[in-house]
Amino acid sequence: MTEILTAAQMRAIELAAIESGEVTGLELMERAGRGVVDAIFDAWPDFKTARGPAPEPPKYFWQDEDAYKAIVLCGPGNNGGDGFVVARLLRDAGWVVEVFLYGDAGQLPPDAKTNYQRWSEIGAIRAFADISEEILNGASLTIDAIFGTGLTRPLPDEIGNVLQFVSVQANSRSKVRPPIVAVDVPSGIDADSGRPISHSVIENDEGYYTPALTVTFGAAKVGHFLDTCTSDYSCNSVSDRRGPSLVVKPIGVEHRIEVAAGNSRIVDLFEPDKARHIDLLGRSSVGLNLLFLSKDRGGHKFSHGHALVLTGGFGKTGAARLAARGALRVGAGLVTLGVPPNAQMEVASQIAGLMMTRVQGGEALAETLTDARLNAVCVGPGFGHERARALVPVVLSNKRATVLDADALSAFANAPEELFETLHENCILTPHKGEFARLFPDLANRLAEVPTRGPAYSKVDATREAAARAGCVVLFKGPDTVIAAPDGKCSINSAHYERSAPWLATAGSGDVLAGFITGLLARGFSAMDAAETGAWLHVECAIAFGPGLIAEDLPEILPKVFCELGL
Ligand SMILES: NC(=O)C1=CN([C@@H]2O[C@H](COP(=O)(O)OP(=O)(O)OC[C@H]3O[C@@H](n4cnc5c(N)ncnc54)[C@H](O)[C@@H]3O)[C@@H](O)[C@H]2O)[C@@H](O)CC1
Ligand SMILES: Nc1ncnc2c1ncn2[C@@H]1O[C@H](COP(=O)(O)OP(=O)(O)O)[C@@H](O)[C@H]1O
Ligand SMILES: [K+]
Repeated sequence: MTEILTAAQMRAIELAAIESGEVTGLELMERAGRGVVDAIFDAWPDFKTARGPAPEPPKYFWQDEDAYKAIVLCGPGNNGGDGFVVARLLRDAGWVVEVFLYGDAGQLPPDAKTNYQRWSEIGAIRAFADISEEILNGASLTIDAIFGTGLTRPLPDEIGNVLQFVSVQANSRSKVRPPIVAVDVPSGIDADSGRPISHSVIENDEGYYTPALTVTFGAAKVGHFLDTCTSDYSCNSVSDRRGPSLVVKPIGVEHRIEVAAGNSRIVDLFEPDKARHIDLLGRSSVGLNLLFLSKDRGGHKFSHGHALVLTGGFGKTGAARLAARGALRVGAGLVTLGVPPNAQMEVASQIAGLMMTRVQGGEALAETLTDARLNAVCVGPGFGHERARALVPVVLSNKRATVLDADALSAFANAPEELFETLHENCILTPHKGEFARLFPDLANRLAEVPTRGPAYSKVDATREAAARAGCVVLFKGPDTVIAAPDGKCSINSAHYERSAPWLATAGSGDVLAGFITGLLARGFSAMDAAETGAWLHVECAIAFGPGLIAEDLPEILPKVFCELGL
């Protein structure tokens, strides 16, 4: 897992590094600017072959029109300071650079002012009011260094209009489109929640302003993986095929991030109410207990657990069968489908490797659960509300490790408290957005409000509150799946940037996820570990399969994923 930081945490780390004397703010800014330029050249190698270092005027040996041109948009804080560094370094690399400043140069913070002055000695700085369509159109790149982690309020129209123009231009399929590179965070987006503080201004037909490349420093920010910060865009650039990229550039404070993350005594570096960490389940599986996915050589099927997946009635068993297949593939020793009599024929003809038992009502279920070897239960996929209202309490009173999905959640929309009272710490709720809103309407409403101030209420905040209220792990699905435990432990399973998995948006993929998690519970994973590992594997399966994925493919590609993990 990788540490991701809130804006307040990043500020505290940076401040501690400066106060200790190990680095100056100016040096950090230089490293940040250098990181942006390096990332640009990595993303677009052609840009690197500008025509050598800029010669001193007036002896240009190439015409300006042959050189690459960057528009650098600088804001009134240190993000703008980074922009001046980027402008200088691009110019050193032979680019023509036009710099625009929003705000009063006299009010810039000290390091930004120093870099403003350095740039002033070699280039012009104009006001945002001078930006025209013609200027923006002629660029190879637009650098957005307007606001970073310091954004606190809605964008002024002057900025919003420019961003709207460059984003519409970058999203347009019919024009020459200079890609946008965001310094640290796309301006207008809150670094903690990934949500736009200025909602209306930068909205356009094709979504929010999404840069081709975002370059951030030290560690990614939480908001990079949430909400609109991760929305897709189309751009006729190198990034076209691979979607938007996020690059984290080291600036020499990484050891502090590691120490702060790993040592609770240093946690007061972070704001007290933000002290709890958020982990990122990203491309690397570091930190996940994947070793436990191996099966010990001497084991037998019962030593890997026995999962019970309850199905709905006739014609409604497909979802539970998908979940059961997922549980089996992820390594549960045995998986039994609990089927009402009217669906027995349907299920019997369509399962291989799975077992079946008859479960009509609460009594039959209680009887089934007297078998202590059934150590994990999945309830909800294709289940029906009535059956859920009758059977969920029985499942929960038997205190098995339990995944509640789909109808097992929606059935309690009118009485969520009734459900919460019976949940226990070995439960996992796996709602998508609609199911989340049914169980936690107040939290969903808060999340739906347009934020007018930063830091904004985020999906991380909502999921943590939900887990605390429910008293169990909550896995809030989406491209930005957030998993939280009642004690505040939290992670984001990212399906973005190099890990994007849009083909997961297919009917039944959530059922397979519920099955993966149930299988892991059966194998003895704790609720949080099972949720994190299951969600991580789910995205890995989608990536391994690629386009054309349907839910049935997910369990079947799991052996390949396991194989690549070296199990
Ligand atoms: N934290 C770090 O480790 C580093 C930070 N650096 C840069 O510094 C940035 C943070 O700098 P700052 O804290 O100065 O913040 P910003 O540069 O993001 O912006 C803060 C300034 O903008 C104003 N402001 C905020 N929202 C506004 C709005 N909607 N309209 C008008 N004005 C608004 C604030 O009052 C303040 O003056 C980072 O994003 C990063 O780019 C880098 O220079 C080096 C390392
Ligand atoms: N665009 C996307 N990118 C990555 N994962 C996605 C995307 N859309 C949905 N998912 C994932 O796919 C699954 C869909 O689950 P769910 O909404 O319950 O669908 P269903 O009920 O059809 O199974 C969830 O795990 C969700 O996180
Ligand atoms: K920015």
